[in-house]
Amino acid sequence: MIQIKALHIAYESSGVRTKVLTDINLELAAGETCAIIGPSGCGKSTLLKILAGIITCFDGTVLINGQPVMPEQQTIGFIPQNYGLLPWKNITDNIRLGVKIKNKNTGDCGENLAEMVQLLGLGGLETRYPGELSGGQQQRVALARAFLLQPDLLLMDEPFSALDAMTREEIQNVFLAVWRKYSVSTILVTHHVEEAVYLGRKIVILSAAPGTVSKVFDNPLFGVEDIRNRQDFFQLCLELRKTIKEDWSK
Ligand SMILES: Nc1ncnc2c1ncn2[C@@H]1O[C@H](COP(=O)(O)OP(=O)(O)OP(=O)(O)O)[C@@H](O)[C@H]1O
Repeated sequence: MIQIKALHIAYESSGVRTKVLTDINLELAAGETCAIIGPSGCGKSTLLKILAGIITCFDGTVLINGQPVMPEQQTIGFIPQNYGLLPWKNITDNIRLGVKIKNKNTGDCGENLAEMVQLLGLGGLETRYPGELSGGQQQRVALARAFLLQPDLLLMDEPFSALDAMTREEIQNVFLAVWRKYSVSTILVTHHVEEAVYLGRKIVILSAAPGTVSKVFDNPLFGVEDIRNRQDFFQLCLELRKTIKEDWSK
């Protein structure tokens, strides 16, 4: 379970202190997905960096399975916007990099790695380098690396934003298929309402800066078969868009 209580953070730059997130309260049950939508600059990436243990200077409480964020003791997967692949390592080495760093071992993940390669449709690409892959394939590699870690928490910062619409849908399906298999607690930041409704069991709307939680929806359509072709999917997206417009224009 992920618990965020009374989280506040401000950045100081040139002697000026600017509030970025204020009084964030949020809970995510183990194995759930949560999509976060918020206007540019409201602190979404900052929130992910706090959950990843990259930013440690904040007020409030952030707990992963009852413990404060401690990346050495917990396993936290983080997929940045640019996928975070190392261009000089081939696909196999990129996929096992996370496990190698985490376990400080040789990263020999044997069967698990082979299974992940198959699950993510990367068979035949193992010896290529990231620069020899399409954006969608690179995203699959980033997902394979994150899921191979079997993290306590997976964080994704606008993971599919650089992909064209069709590839994005395809990778979203791949993500859900792998997520179903491993049930990893996942928080993703997105600017796309449809993506939030497709991938988030919980949908959180943050207000304009300083960001705070303005609404939390339990998504009734999460995981529903053929959701994208349903009338109620369009209806929910419309309602969310309306709520967001009203909220962000306050
Ligand atoms: N290291 C830093 N020092 C000072 N200010 C920062 C720092 N990092 C981010 N900020 C500021 O904090 C605010 C929130 O940034 P953040 O990247 O978390 O927003 P965001 O919601 O992810 O934005 P976007 O949707 O545009 O990616 C912004 O105004 C940004 O300029």
